[in-house]
Amino acid sequence: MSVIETESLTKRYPKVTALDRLTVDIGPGVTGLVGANGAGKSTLIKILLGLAPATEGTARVLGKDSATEGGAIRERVGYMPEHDCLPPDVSATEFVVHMARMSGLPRTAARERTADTLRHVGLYEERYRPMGGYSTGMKQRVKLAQALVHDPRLVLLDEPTNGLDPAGRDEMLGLIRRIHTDFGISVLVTSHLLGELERTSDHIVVVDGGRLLRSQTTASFTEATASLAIEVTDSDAHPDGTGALTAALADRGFAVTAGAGHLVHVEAADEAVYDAVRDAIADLGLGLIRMEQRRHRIAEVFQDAPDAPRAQDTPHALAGQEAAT
Ligand SMILES: Nc1ncnc2c1ncn2[C@@H]1O[C@H](COP(=O)(O)OP(=O)(O)OP(=O)(O)O)[C@@H](O)[C@H]1O
Repeated sequence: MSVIETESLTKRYPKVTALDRLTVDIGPGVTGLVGANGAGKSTLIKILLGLAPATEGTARVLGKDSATEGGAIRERVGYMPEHDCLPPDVSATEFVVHMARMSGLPRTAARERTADTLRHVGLYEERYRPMGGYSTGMKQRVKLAQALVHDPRLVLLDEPTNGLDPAGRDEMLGLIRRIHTDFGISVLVTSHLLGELERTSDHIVVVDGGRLLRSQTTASFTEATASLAIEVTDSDAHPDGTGALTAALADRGFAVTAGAGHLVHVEAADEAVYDAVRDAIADLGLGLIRMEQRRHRIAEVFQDAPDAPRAQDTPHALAGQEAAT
């Protein structure tokens, strides 16, 4: 069943087309929505929530039309906005209780759910202090808690790792994963960092300039291009065992590249490659130190793809490793 479905969704602002005929079908689980800054991610979220009208096309969330049933969608969906929007002079507890009450929870239930949710996101004693004194990581956790407090079926998280240091980012990504595994809530999480979503998401949607570039399972991004990493010993006959194996496999018609250290990477299109590696090593009289499957990182898949985002359109961040801005 679709959780989010868009059909030719287009949003034109006077000077820019933020979404350009975007058609995408997203099922349950954790979905990463990846795109460079300005790719249209926040615009999509606002349309899905019924907070901004589309220029053309349709969007359905949990089966409801975002153009006409925004209220019903917001009852069932949690939203974590990108920017800092927390009132500085109230505590996390007061704020999240207020948001729970706004979502229709009775007073006692709102208090109980707030305590549970703040504990879940890792806020303890601090939750009674005014939020103005919180670190970025704590603020992000409160924003996440208010998105979860009314027990939604889906949460839309806009750049939840923004401004976090690497450790904070890892913790946030772990929390996001658990939203689905512990509570069964589906998640759409946006990022301009392709690399960070591959561990967290079941499915990845990539947008560029408001258009859909890719939509597929995270596993299929990486599995289809799995390779073997092999390390061998040298021998008297072959003082450069790595070089000899590379040449022997290339002779047998395999795509071979040099990996880090003395690793040889071979594209593993099918199982025949295992036999070929075994035979090549035996023929050369080398020792096999290790042979392991190596999944490509999504960013590498993109570098090789003919329709990969062009470098000038795509801030280097899309390749995945830089600190969030
Ligand atoms: N209210 C608006 N009025 C005019 N242009 C807008 C408005 N909101 C967004 N845009 C433009 O639409 C494009 C897409 O913006 P959007 O915020 O959806 O991108 P994004 O992928 O979320 O990027 P970011 O991570 O930087 O927020 C950008 O060029 C942006 O400048």
